[in-house]
Amino acid sequence: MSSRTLFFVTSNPGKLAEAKAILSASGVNLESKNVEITEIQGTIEEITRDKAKRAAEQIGGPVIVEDTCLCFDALKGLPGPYVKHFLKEIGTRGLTNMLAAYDDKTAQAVCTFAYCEPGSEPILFEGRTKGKVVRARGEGSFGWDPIFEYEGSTYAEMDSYQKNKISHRFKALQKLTAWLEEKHGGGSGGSGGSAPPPAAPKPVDRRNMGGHDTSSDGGSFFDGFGEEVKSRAINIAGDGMGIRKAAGREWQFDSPDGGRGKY
Ligand SMILES: O=c1nc[nH]c2c1ncn2[C@H]1C[C@H](O)[C@@H](COP(=O)(O)OP(=O)(O)OP(=O)(O)O)O1
Ligand SMILES: [Mg+2]
Repeated sequence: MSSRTLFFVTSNPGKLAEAKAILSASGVNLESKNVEITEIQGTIEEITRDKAKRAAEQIGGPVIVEDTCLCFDALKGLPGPYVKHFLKEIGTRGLTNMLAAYDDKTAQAVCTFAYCEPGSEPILFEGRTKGKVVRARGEGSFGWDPIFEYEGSTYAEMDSYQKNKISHRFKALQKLTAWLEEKHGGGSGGSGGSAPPPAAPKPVDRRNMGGHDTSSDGGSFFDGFGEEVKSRAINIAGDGMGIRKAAGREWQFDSPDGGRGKY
């Protein structure tokens, strides 16, 4: 079965690795382009729409992009789409401390994918997972995974299989694949086959996500990102986490608040 190929424009290899794992069972194949698109200020939807239009123009063809938010209920949804900047400046410890004055520690992880063809309006698919913000726990994670707890475990304490079954990203991609199925009647780009929603992502060893694509073509995960990124060993979270060393296929990092992890 040939599969439908989508072009995912993102500067974040963690997002790409998760999306690939989630979509692996759906007949959707992701190609990637490591471009950091200028992001405006605004609502989640406004930011994602604008990002998608810029990406489609830049690539000159249909693309998907996504924007990820971490919304604290006590702070009326902040930091929301600006979490990247907060994480960079104050780390996961700082983010947890922002809620010290509030009893309500609940938060929502929100992922908004957009499909966009040049010159057309983007179509959005939102996934939302409700949890709470805790002191950092768990290793082998990216971004704010160590401080986002869902049903007793932080994202960082889950293996990729567990996270990809309940995550904001999984829920958004379920909607995207259902829409593709409806639009094209299959996952094959018109040449047969079908793309069932990504109901059962296969287990992936998250320690390998940064350095190696476990897909059958045997290519490197970083192939889509080019030499420059491979050699810089990309900042997995994109957020001031210094990559300490690359041991084989494992990327290790020190986070700004002293935490350590592998990716
Ligand atoms: O599942 C996740 N678990 C923990 N942290 C996460 C996750 N997903 C994104 N993140 C982080 C990355 C960035 O600090 C911020 C989103 O910012 P956001 O602009 O959407 O991502 P980005 O700039 O790294 O990549 P992109 O080039 O696709 O915009 O939250
Ligand atoms: Mg971004």
